Amino acid sequence: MSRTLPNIIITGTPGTGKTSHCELLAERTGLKHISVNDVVKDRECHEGWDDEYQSWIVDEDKLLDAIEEEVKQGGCIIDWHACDLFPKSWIDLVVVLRVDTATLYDRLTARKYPEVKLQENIDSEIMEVLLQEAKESYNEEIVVELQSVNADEMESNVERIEQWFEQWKKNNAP
Ligand SMILES: Nc1ncnc2c1ncn2[C@@H]1O[C@H](COP(=O)(O)OP(=O)(O)OP(=O)(O)O)[C@@H](O)[C@H]1O
Repeated sequence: MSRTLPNIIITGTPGTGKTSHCELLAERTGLKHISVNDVVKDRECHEGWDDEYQSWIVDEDKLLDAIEEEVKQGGCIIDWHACDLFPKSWIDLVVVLRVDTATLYDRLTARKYPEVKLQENIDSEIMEVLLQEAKESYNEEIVVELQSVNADEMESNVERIEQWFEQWKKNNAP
């Protein structure tokens, strides 16, 4: 693989802090934040709108086609609540953000999530669905689970990823 910059996935149940982490990390490293939500919407990688869930029904093939060229060049942070669709060869680090149930409940309630979506996401966090998906889809040594309950944790998570990024660049210098 000839990337000179790595690709990172930041994943986790909705509300765990993916976007907040990605924005801070992008600002500090210059890596490009790819918000899959925005790609799905702006480049119409979907099969319509799901009223019950209040979200787009994602067309994964279209989504992969839309980001492939950019991601293959390296230097991207992918922000999405799923990770198993991205080819293993694209990805160098998978960060799975985690929060406790009470915190997640408060964050999703503040966003006025529909009841069915709220409950499903809380169940998903309790069952560690995203963590399992990440471990099953990538080599376990590139999967990192990080807590994201407060600002201090976010700060130390971002610092840790920055350190990993610097080391990756040294290890992969031409
Ligand atoms: N570590 C943290 N400490 C305090 N607040 C946080 C933290 N992470 C996220 N939040 C807050 O939680 C809310 C959800 O965060 P964010 O939008 O980053 O989550 P997300 O995982 O990207 O959600 P979605 O998948 O729905 O886009 C925001 O109000 C954000 O400010």
